[in-house]
Amino acid sequence: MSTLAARQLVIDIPEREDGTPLDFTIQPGEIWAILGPNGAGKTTLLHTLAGLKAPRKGEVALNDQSLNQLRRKQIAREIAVVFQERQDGFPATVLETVLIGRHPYMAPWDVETAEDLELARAALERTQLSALEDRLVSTLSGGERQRLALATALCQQPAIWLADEPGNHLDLRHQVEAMKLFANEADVGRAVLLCLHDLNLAARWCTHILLLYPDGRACWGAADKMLERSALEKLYRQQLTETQVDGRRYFVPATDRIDD
Ligand SMILES: Nc1ncnc2c1ncn2[C@@H]1O[C@H](COP(=O)(O)OP(=O)(O)OP(=O)(O)O)[C@@H](O)[C@H]1O
Repeated sequence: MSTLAARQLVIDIPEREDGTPLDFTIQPGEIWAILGPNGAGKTTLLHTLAGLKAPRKGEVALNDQSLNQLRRKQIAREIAVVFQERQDGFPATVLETVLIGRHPYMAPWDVETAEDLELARAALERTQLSALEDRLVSTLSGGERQRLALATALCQQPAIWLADEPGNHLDLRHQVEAMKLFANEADVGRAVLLCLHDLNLAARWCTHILLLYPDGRACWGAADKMLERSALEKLYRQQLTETQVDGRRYFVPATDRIDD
């Protein structure tokens, strides 16, 4: 069980005012969504929380310890990052790729154990990729690659998930499967933070929401309080229609845009 905290954190976006210093803790069992328009800084925030990008001010703490004091391998045993885009390195199969998730637990010249293989195969099964384990990654479809990224993170057995647009390239069913995977992870005490463009996935699955504005202002809190139509309309500068299905709120874009 681990926590990840932003402490008076200002992310470093060139030529932008500091905005609102971010101060929150993601607890085990919580699923946070970062929502905001293109360019608001969602990816920059996710990379900063992962320790991959230095903040302008403040710090990120993993279990109350500043990320600056931790070695990358220690961080990688706790935090998995699913990137928005990825490039093929050298030619590798699906199984070889998912096994990369075990690297934080291995010494440089170690080979994977039978247990590592078992974890890798379980991750492939959970992302419906078992049949593709011998395929070269370069031959996969966009959605299959996205599921492979989720499988690799799963194989890492992280306490904290940071995933940037995890629904990218996924069809509707696989989007739901991915959100169920995060919900299962949260149920067993993992903490999850997702950058999302889909308000309805956030409304359906997330416990907490952080709204990030392009000028650096931000607010955050429990999902039911943050998902207010007027606040979301201001965030996206887009009119929304709110509806309810099975007692849950959903948002659909109306035809009008909110002009400056
Ligand atoms: N190296 C850089 N130099 C200048 N500006 C940068 C640099 N890196 C990022 N930015 C800018 O920082 C802002 C935030 O980018 P970021 O990718 O974090 O946004 P985002 O909210 O994830 O956007 P999207 O929804 O389009 O993925 C953007 O305006 C981007 O152009």
